[in-house]
Amino acid sequence: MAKLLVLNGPNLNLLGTREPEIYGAQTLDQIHQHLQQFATNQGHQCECLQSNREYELIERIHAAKLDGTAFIIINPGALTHTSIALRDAFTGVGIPFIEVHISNVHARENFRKHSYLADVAAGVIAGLGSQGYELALQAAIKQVTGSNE
Ligand SMILES: O=C1C[C@@](O)(C(=O)O)C[C@@H](O)[C@@H]1O
Repeated sequence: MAKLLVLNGPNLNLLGTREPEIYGAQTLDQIHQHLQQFATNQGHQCECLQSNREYELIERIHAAKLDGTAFIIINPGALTHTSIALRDAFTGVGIPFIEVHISNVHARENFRKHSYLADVAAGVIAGLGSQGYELALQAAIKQVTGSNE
């Protein structure tokens, strides 16, 4: 059994009502429930956390080093484009992670094209809607266990 962690950053608690033409109609609760079911079905544990506070995400990443988390999936929201501190948290703990974006950040405003995390991530998924989280989880399970059943 692998311990997996899904983190969502600022404003992603608004999914479902936030610019649905860009971010879709699914709520974050629905996405989290689906991911937890997906992980459980394969015998793994998946914790999901959303926070609008940068420090809370950083503290959870630090704690992940101590609680045996094998892999992190993160949609950092706008912190993607601003947060050296989040990048340093990941390089500090050395836990592999995948960066997920619901929208195709490369087809939007210029300021969304740069990520402070992408070059230290195991991979990046953008533009595939909420399915991106599931694909990331599938890849994480494969990397951690060597199988995706
Ligand atoms: O909050 C978000 C959501 C986002 O990370 C996405 O999932 O497409 C893209 C970011 O640019 C934006 O600030």
